[in-house]
Amino acid sequence: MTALEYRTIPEAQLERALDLHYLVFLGKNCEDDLRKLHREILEHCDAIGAYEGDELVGLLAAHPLSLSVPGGELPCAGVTFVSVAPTHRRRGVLSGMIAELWHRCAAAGQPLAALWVSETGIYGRFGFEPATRAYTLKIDAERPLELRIEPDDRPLRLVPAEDAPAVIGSRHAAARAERAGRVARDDFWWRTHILPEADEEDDDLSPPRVVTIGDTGAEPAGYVFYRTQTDDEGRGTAHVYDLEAESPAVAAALWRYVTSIDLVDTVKAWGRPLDEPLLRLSADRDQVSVTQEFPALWLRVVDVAAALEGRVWSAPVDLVLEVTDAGVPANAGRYRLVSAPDGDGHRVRVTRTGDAADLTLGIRELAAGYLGDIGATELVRVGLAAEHTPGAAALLESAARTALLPHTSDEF
Ligand SMILES: CC(=O)SCCNC(=O)CCNC(=O)[C@H](O)C(C)(C)COP(=O)(O)OP(=O)(O)OC[C@H]1O[C@@H](n2cnc3c(N)ncnc32)[C@H](O)[C@@H]1OP(=O)(O)O
Repeated sequence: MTALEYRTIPEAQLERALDLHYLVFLGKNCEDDLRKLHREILEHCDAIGAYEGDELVGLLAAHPLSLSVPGGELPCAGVTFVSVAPTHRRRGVLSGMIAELWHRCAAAGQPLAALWVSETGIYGRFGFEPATRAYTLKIDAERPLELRIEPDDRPLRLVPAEDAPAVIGSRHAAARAERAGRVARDDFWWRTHILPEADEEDDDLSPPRVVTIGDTGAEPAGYVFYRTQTDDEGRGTAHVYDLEAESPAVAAALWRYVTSIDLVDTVKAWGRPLDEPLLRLSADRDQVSVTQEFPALWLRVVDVAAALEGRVWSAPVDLVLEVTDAGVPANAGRYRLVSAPDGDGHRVRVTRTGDAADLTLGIRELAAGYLGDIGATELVRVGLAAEHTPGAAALLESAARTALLPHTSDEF
């Protein structure tokens, strides 16, 4: 077998890369708007190709993302389009592309990588672990939504999708600053990932509908983005993908709106945070049910020291953390974290140390807790981390905690 080489796919070969992607994902070779959209997305990515001679046998693309982390944001490689030719499976092509990605992350100063999985069994071995989780909600909209608080009564306004980024971008940015795990959305991202005319997975869905709430001429106090669908019997469903509000009353008004649309019997809200306020605000819990909990964003800490120093911590911390990492051996070792107050929180200075560790955990477990989702005491309790100094896990957990749970709904 000819040795594999990993190199950037030149622009002239991006159509070949798309053909490989459609082959692998068992699709027809789209020749339409969807192919154009995929091509545009690929052009914005760093596209790594695995070549056997001149033959392209593997593709891995990475978006240059900015991901919100507690108290700030960090550069993050958003991995997508992962495809290996069916003739070259299980020969280490993906492993080779991932190793190439780690080199590129180091060169580009990206301490984090993230992805959404196609199958949950693939990416743990490369150090990825779910760092945000989400709910799918189902709301019975055949009757008025019963709420425990009074909804905000400011006017609602339908916004054309093409105008939406300019109108709701600032509200999204404010919401993003409150929760870790969220991707910065520029015009390209809004158009290609959030509000494309057609839904890639379901032809039956309407174009995106965006509704804002707030005083005329003022920045919106909230928005909801949804698509609708009618079944053969004429029953309508509204699928909510994004709803952000500056207050519970605004959220209540938007949920009330979307459940009151004529001909809509059911509202399905995908990818809601686990601390979704509606679950507390609804007066009849039979009307709003959680139908699914799923791992959303899978995170990989590519540079441990930069990631630990790049977020804000909620409590003082001074301990030695031992991290194991077979995939990026440069990460493995002991780190002393010493915090100093910074604004409302604390920043840590991280140095390598030979001192005994207070806590040992793997790179996957670091990803699971990094954005504030899983606490270190749970990792110790289930045997995925080892506490050497009593109280070390509780200390790390209280420092890593965030006011709101991390949340991601930007699928890429
Ligand atoms: C972020 C995204 O883009 S998600 C999309 C992922 N892509 C797909 O699902 C498309 C269809 N599948 C493929 O293209 C390929 O089979 C891939 C990309 C999943 C794997 O590529 P390969 O080149 O075969 O992987 P590679 O040979 O490097 O395998 C590395 C390890 O992962 C394991 N592995 C590979 N695929 C899978 C899988 N689907 N489930 C579980 N383990 C897997 C291999 O057994 C191997 O394990 P080992 O190191 O213990 O021997």
